[in-house]
Amino acid sequence: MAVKFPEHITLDEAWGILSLAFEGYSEKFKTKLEISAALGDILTEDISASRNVPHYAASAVDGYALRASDTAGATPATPARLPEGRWQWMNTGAALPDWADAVLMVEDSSQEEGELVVYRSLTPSANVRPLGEDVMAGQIIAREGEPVTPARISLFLCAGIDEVPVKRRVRSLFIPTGDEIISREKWLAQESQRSGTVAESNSLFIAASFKRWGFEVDVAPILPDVPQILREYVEKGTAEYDLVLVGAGSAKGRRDHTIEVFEELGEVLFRGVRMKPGRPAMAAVIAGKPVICLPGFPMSTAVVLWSLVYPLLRQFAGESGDLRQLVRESLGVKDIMETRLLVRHSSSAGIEEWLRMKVARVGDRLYSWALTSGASVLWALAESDGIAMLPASALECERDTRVDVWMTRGVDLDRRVLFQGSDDPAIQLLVTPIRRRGADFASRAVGSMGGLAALSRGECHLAAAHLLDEDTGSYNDVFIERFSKGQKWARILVFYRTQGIIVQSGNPKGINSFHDLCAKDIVFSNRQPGAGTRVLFDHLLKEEGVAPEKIKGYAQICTTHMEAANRVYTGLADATLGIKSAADALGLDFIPITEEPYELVVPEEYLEHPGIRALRASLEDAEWRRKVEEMGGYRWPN
Ligand SMILES: Nc1nc2c(c(=O)[nH]1)N[C@H]1C(S)=C(S)[C@@H](COP(=O)(O)OP(=O)(O)OC[C@H]3O[C@@H](n4cnc5c(N)ncnc54)[C@H](O)[C@@H]3O)O[C@H]1N2
Ligand code: MOO
Repeated sequence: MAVKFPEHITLDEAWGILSLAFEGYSEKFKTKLEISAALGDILTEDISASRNVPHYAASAVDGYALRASDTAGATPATPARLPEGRWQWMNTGAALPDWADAVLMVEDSSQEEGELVVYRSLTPSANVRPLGEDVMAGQIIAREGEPVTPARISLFLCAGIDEVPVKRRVRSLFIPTGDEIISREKWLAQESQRSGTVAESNSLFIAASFKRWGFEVDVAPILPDVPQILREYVEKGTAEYDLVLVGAGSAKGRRDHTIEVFEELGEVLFRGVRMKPGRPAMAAVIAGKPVICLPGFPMSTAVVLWSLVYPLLRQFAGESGDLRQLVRESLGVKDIMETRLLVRHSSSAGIEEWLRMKVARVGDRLYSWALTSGASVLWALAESDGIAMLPASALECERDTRVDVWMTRGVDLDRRVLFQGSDDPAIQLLVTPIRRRGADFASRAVGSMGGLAALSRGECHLAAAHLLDEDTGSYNDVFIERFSKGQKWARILVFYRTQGIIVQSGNPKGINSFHDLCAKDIVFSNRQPGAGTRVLFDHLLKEEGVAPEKIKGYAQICTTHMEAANRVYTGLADATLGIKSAADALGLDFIPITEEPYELVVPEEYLEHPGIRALRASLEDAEWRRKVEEMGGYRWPN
């Protein structure tokens, strides 16, 4: 079968095809606009004034037109006296009479018996705005490539210009599609809480991105997955707009019709780009206009927007440049940081991968790590410090692999502490008080054991642990001794917290002990090995003589208290072991089991780090303490 269009090409190939198809398209945007309507547009020619501004010699003050020579030697003590006929009253802006060459400010004069008494001597042209002082006729007052600004609009009028040649704004349309997609209003009114509905959030991202780039985009109504309707909108869109973006319908689902509509109405340029997210991106020429399909997931939409849509908009503006440079521009990249991966990352062979990164410096090592990589995860994009593009050749990126992070926000690395260890909602609440004290806090929930191990490898500034030693019944001592290998680590006991069994509200399955977890109809949600809560759970099971293999869901692992509690909340599990605050946050029932100390561990060398100092001060913060007390399940040490 003959290949109709290129498929699964690289991003550079896709951009090559797209930019070639619309080469010279920028000419279409050249037009003449009335000066106010052209605000923000780019001038396509130099503009010359057609008049002098002012077009006559004008008084710059309220006072008297006169000849400067008549004021020679005048001072308050020795004023000059001018008879009538040698001076004339002037308002500011009035035209100077031919015979006069200066204007005396009214404050520097008085009148006595028809004479003007002059207390100041003037030089010729004093207080006079000469002809063309502002702008001379024929002078270039704005140049090709410059934007039309408020100052230029008023200048143009004064200089006698009513219309200017500009590149008019690109008219773009985004068409969201999908039977499951619901409008902002319906979403917020919770009209539809049925599972399977998704808020139409992509148009907000697209419109905000366009605005940030200085462009505009119209948004069509949400279309159902009906090819006939999409066809109508694409036809209308390409008739009225310069660029049409179609949301979703790019993959292989039964309701994905975008490709057939593109094929019917025009010429498909490519389908599928070897990158992730954004893989099913495609583009077509329909009625001579570019039509780009943005795969539906938010991050997939974002990636295609940055890597194909923005560069195309720049090309429309008559600009060109290296694709990666344009992508960085679209992201608003401020800086590129050479970092080392803190955690290994498995990438797909032959596919360029976009990662949302966090960065931190520990000692002299600049680390970065990828946040959740799912294409549907918006939080990771909002939370990230920057973007890394792993090349297609990257496969298993081990810890310490060099990765360039394109920083999309400024981060003061000297004041950011990196926390790794046991997760706790109260610790997450410390970020704001720490920031109010001028420092910053980045965290990774890796469990108590993971945190101490990271600390011993020099991969964080502080860890948190609540690790029970089964032999001695003591917390943390043995583990800190083992991991610190003789380094001096300070310990800060933050609070005691209550651990217990978290069950659904009203405890419908009557769970009251660990033995109850073995019942057939009970699904448990566990924590990862190395988490303090997991160590505690395994210890308690042993103590109670409950075999782990009897518990359904024992192998189902969550990495935070909130994640585990959320599985109970949504009914995916009936119980988990966790802290009271997690149960309270979701209105779940809680059966208290034991109380444990929660300690922060900081190598002494970091005690004076600005971030650690802010953290220690924040532990005394009254507002934070009140919030922790409100959460419940915490007790302050005496
Ligand atoms: N069998 C295959 N399935 C999928 C493939 C594939 O190659 N073979 N590719 C996957 C990839 S990768 C992506 S990306 C998605 C692309 O999906 P579509 O472009 O077809 O979009 P939908 O399936 O309609 O939606 C995906 C997802 O995004 C949500 N969405 C859609 N529009 C919006 C919007 N305006 N605002 C917010 N969210 C939106 C939608 O509800 C879905 O959750 O396909 C994979 N599948
Ligand atoms: O390639 Mo898709 O855009 O990962 O989710």
